[in-house]
Amino acid sequence: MYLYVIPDTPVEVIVELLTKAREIAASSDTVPEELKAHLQKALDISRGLDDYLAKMTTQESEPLAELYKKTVSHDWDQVHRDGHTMFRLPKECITGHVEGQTLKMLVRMSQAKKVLEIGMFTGYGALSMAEGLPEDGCLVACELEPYLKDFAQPIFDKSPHGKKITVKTGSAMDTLKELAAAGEQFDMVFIDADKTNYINYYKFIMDNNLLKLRGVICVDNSLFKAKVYLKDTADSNGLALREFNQFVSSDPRVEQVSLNPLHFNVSLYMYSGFGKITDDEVFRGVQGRPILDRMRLDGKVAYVTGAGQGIGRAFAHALGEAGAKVAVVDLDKNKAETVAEELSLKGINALSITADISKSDDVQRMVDNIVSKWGTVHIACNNAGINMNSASEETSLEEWDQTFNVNLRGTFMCCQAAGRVMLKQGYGKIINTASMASLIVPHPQNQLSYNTSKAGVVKLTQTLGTEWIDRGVRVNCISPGIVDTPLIHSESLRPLVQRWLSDIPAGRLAQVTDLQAAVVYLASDASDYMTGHNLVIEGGQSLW
Ligand SMILES: C[S@@+](CC[C@H](N)C(=O)[O-])C[C@H]1O[C@@H](n2cnc3c(N)ncnc32)[C@H](O)[C@@H]1O
Repeated sequence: MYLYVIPDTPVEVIVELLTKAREIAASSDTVPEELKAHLQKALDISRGLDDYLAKMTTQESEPLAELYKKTVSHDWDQVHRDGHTMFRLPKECITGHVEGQTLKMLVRMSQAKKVLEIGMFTGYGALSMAEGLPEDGCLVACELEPYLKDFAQPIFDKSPHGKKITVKTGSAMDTLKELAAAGEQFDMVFIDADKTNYINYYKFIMDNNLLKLRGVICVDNSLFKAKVYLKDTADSNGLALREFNQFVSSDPRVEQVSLNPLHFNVSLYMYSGFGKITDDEVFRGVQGRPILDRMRLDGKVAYVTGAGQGIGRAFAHALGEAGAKVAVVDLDKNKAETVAEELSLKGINALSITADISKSDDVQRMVDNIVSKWGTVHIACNNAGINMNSASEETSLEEWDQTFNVNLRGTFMCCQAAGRVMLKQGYGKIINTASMASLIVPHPQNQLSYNTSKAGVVKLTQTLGTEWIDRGVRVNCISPGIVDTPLIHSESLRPLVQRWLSDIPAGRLAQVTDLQAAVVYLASDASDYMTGHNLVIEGGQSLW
């Protein structure tokens, strides 16, 4: 059964006209049966549309259903006669099911956090949009009539989303001025109040930066019974909306779409900022990606050697948190597996590999494993290293060789094995862990082999960084200062901590977390112009 509604949308007007035409045709003997059948078909099609859309749309929540029922069963004429509302408000004012769910989905899709509604009535649209907002989202609803705020509030209070809504009663324009003065900005604005003021609301919002860049304005009933395009339109609302649509469609600041046919007609305008700004990559972000997005590593394959503990573990977590798949490589099988499990628990795609990077076979197996599992390597984090202390005159060749085999020869072998894959694909990021010891001679401990090997890592990085950059492979290194890892808590080193602290302007040792952003930056596209660089993170120690 088709329920009569006051025709508002073009489809509803068509239904009304076709119904009349069919009645006239039915009572006439001269109208051909074929014309009557066509009229009936056209009526079925237009009349069935709104019902069908409603059936195909997600059901409303309990509080929305209650609000709808309470609104349509209320005697609004009496409310007006009693002087509670300035104007006679027809119950058809309400947005209703399909429009409400559409608004809710628009809020979700645009990831809006702050929404402004102009014209709340009994709050159906407000509560629908609030349901689409995140927990910390908020919606400001402007409504002329305090009576309507009191009407809606008890149902807002029943909904878990009602607390996101703040109702401002009084003239919407006054509220807009108040919001602009407070520097408020919204991700989405829904205009659904007095039609003759649409243009004023729109202009005020756009001229006073109430809408965020890429924010969306939705306008209800922008086709107004088709009067915006019918030539014989004489009523003030139709003419006002025609002028409004004309103005917005030629406003270069926004991109616009009209959603029609729908039970309601909504137009959407996205603020593109055109005309006001220098529309370049600084403004828009490189390839439209703002800076933090450009540091994301989604879809990238990374490995970290020495990732079973300390700096390597922190690097593995950081790369994974930024979106990369991470192979956790360590000499110690248990440690590699434990860190890989940690990553998996955080939802990071991880793999553990046991390898001694001072052995060429192990290095090649490590890279082959990763390529066979994930298809390639984009980010190679060559971090494994060892440090032994001895007075130089007593340093054995074994100590020297062992240190160099891991720190320099091992790093070179990793760079070469990963580099071959990267050069082939024309893209790669290699990040070696060097040390502040490449710049200064840390003291009082004696660590000739370590210092020299790490200076070698810097030169290796510089050389590869310049040799491979034109084939898409960037090689950089990070030089940490003294990092608070299990290594320095050994019996022999612990007494030196106080001495070191007096050499560090920052007044503390580095934490592994101090290094995490650097590895993500060097692994990301944001650092593409950086190569052969030694990024020193030592709390200022090398400057004293
Ligand atoms: C079409 S109804 C809004 C329907 C509502 N968005 C919903 O979701 O059901 C229009 C509302 O705008 C309010 N209104 C009209 N003129 C206004 C003004 N100048 N300032 C604030 N509200 C106004 C009316 O009181 C009415 O409640």
